[in-house]
Amino acid sequence: MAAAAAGLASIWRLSHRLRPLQVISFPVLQLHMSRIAMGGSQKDFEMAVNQVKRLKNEPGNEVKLKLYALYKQATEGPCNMPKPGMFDFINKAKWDSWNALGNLSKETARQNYVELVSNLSASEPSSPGKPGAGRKQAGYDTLVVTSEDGITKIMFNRPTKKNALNHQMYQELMAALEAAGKDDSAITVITGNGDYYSSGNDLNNFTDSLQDDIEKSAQNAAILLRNFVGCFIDFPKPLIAMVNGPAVGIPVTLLGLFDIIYASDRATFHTPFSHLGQSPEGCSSYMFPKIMGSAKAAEMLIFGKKITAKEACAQGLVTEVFPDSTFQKEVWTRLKVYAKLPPNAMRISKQLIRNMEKEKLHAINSEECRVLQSRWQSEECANAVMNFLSRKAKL
Ligand SMILES: CCCC/C=C/CC(=O)SCCNC(=O)CCNC(=O)[C@H](O)C(C)(C)COP(=O)(O)OP(=O)(O)OC[C@H]1O[C@@H](n2cnc3c(N)ncnc32)[C@H](O)[C@@H]1OP(=O)(O)O
Repeated sequence: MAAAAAGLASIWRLSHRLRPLQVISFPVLQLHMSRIAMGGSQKDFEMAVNQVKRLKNEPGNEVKLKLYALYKQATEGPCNMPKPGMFDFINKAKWDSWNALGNLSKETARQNYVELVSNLSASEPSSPGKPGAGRKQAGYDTLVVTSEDGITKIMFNRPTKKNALNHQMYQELMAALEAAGKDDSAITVITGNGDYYSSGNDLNNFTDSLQDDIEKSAQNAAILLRNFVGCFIDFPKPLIAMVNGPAVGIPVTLLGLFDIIYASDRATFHTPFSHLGQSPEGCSSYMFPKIMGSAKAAEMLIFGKKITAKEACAQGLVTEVFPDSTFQKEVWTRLKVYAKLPPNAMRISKQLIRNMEKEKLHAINSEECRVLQSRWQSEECANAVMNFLSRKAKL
């Protein structure tokens, strides 16, 4: 995990140790970006290097490696580093990427770098004036939170990353749940934007947050997770999951703490903890056996069996499955009717159902986090994460 501590995040930092940002007005920048799309002078290159630091969309490790390699080739020429050892995953990935450029000239590398940055800038979101933006609650980058018809909807909004939960998303979800618990809506709905409900914990969290002190990082992550799951245990109103597509990891385990789960028939439910060298969280070590029986829960939580929406419904994890083509229409129609029921009665009924076990659930949550804290420091976990980040393995 020492290699992970250095982190793929460091590719980013190492490749961009550069001069302070130049201030460029937007029209000048636009003009500039159309110019740099065509050329690759030293000045264009320097501006592109600065532009990279302003990108709002995280480009992903593959693109970061490409940027790193082109930057090194443009500034130093062909790869001149000794090849890192096979277990030095991060430096090996960087070396491979740079070395793959062979004898590409500095000038062509500069030009390719400029073009790549130009393409990345072109796909950045143009923030103001999007339709429907007026109803969006402010203050969230990784979520879209809206309130209407007595329903607060919290939507995971990192579709290009399959709605993986990065640190910011954990924080924003806690804030959104805190606010939804107190607002005047009757029910709260969580769903995902794009083809996935959510692919679970963002595995880059492991490299982004790890400083030199891995024990401290694991401890901080355990505190974050305990607080995060605690918000679901304590949520005071009916909480509904609209599982619009595949779900992996923590968004699945949390479902035991929801009151209703509606799923599209495209949804799948996957908790590959053993594959990742990890262990269950979200109170699933207690709720899943309780909901589906210990044998079915073991298949999911120990052996990582992926189940379909239909199977999840048969096992009691999902309330009802809808054809994907009518999922949104049917579910929202139904929820709008539910949201008109007397809100206090619904809240009190939910609390009657859940409160008896709250204390127990908090204890289970603490224990799961304690175990995970140690799992995150294991070699099994480090290898699984590095395999994903270095593109050697997906689920
Ligand atoms: C601090 C609290 C910790 C709580 C712990 C929770 C435990 C868990 O949640 S365990 C579950 C962790 N999740 C995974 O292991 C999923 C990893 N992702 C995948 O295996 C695949 O991405 C996929 C099967 C979900 C989808 O594969 P597909 O081929 O359709 O798409 P991709 O090209 O792989 O993904 C697009 C894009 O999204 C990035 N991405 C997807 N999932 C994650 C993730 N969990 N973490 C980080 N990044 C993820 C993927 O890298 C791609 O990014 P780029 O376009 O930049 O390459």
